[in-house]
Amino acid sequence: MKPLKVALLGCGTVGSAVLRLLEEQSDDLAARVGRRIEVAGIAVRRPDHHPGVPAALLTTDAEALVRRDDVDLVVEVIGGIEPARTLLMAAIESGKSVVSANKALLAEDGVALHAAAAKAGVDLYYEAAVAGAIPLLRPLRESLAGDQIRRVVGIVNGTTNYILSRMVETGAGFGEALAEATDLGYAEADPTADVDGFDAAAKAAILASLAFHTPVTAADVYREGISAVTATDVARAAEIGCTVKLLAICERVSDEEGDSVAVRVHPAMIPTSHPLAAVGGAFNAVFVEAEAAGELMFYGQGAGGEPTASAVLGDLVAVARNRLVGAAGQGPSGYADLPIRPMAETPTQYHVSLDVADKPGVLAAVAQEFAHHDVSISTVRQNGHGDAATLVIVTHSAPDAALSATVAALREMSAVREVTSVLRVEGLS
Ligand SMILES: NC(=O)C1=CN([C@@H]2O[C@H](COP(=O)(O)OP(=O)(O)OC[C@H]3O[C@@H](n4cnc5c(N)ncnc54)[C@H](O)[C@@H]3O)[C@@H](O)[C@H]2O)C=CC1
Ligand SMILES: N[C@@H](CC=O)C(=O)O
Ligand code: NA
Repeated sequence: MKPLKVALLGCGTVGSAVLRLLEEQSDDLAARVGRRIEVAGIAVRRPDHHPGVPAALLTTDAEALVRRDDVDLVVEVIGGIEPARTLLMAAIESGKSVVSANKALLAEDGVALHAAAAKAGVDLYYEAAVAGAIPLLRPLRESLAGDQIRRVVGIVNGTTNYILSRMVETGAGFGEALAEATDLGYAEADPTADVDGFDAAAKAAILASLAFHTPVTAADVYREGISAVTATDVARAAEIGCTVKLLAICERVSDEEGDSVAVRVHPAMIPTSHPLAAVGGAFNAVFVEAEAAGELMFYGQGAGGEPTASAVLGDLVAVARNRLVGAAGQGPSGYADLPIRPMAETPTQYHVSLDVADKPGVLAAVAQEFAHHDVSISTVRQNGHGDAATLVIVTHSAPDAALSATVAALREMSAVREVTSVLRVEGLS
């Protein structure tokens, strides 16, 4: 029987792991698929940088490779928008099913790519694009397709979770921890995508699209990264029994104005008793809250060559099986077109720490500023006296715009020497 031929686009951290596992597990994969899977060619930028790879397989002409008649399936692990988009479109239009790990592209152009795949009758699978090895997209798209998902919240970026874990656990500096994450193969080619939250925002957009059956792009996601998280934030979090995590939060909001979707990525203090607080290193974890199913938690390795390659190969087996029966799997059902709720209107909770003058009336004046913005205070604590006096305030939930306006006003108060820490809080009752 003729083998199924795969074009591999990119041979970096993930691509080289995919290639290795394809070789090591070729007999098992053949048994599971019902046909051998062989690599037809590997598109790379610099053939001389891949000494262990058979030279005959290497090419710098990725587009010619995807269009070759003997290629049945395409695996894209180049990353970025272009040339990945052009290559995926070329593959789809020439009738080839595609497996990709490219969240940046799927979060920007997923609708067009899915439309092209549906038109061509081929598969577009990308389990590796969100939360690495963790089976998450297929459960959302298939297993939970009969339920109503209300909320998806999790840690979806391994690099920033690794950095925050190292800062909290060992006091490592930001730069040192980022260098380690890069060496371990967790970071994006440009690690600012991780640090500034772009990678998590792309993943959040993909999760929200699948969970709520509505198109959401990365541009719809409110985004803050971890570069502004300070040692003071980490210390203040510990004082109230919390730790700091970069969270992706996708919510379907139903109110008198109808249904909408709120999607945000930002650092937050979460209680150390919260299951997400225990997620360390490059691990990811995602909670899904569905009406009938209740709470589900998905946990595992969110980054790294081999874990990501596991998800790529799982997709490859699925699309290969579909190809052999002459069918394409069901794509996402994006039938709803829900508006995006602006971050300003999204209810959040803040932790604010202030250095203040320790004199009569200061606490009242600070409390007055919160009241003026219609923000209710949950707890207030004073640490120290005199020049060392610090006020630590945790609010109740309020529209994010009211909370940020309160902080801006506090910064202008003469009694407030410095606003030393401001972070949102999640999961604190
Ligand atoms: N590293 C990880 O832990 C994970 C990565 N991903 C995604 O997987 C994809 C690949 O990531 P990595 O392997 O980490 O990146 P990488 O930077 O290690 O590898 C990408 C490879 O593609 C090559 N390349 C770039 N442009 C090319 C072109 N025009 N033609 C041929 N080759 C080209 C680069 O030279 C490089 O070797 C990205 O979309 C990334 O977001 C997804 C989940 C986890
Ligand atoms: N850079 C990403 C890789 C996986 O998606 C991360 O750190 O999570
Ligand atoms: Na995954």
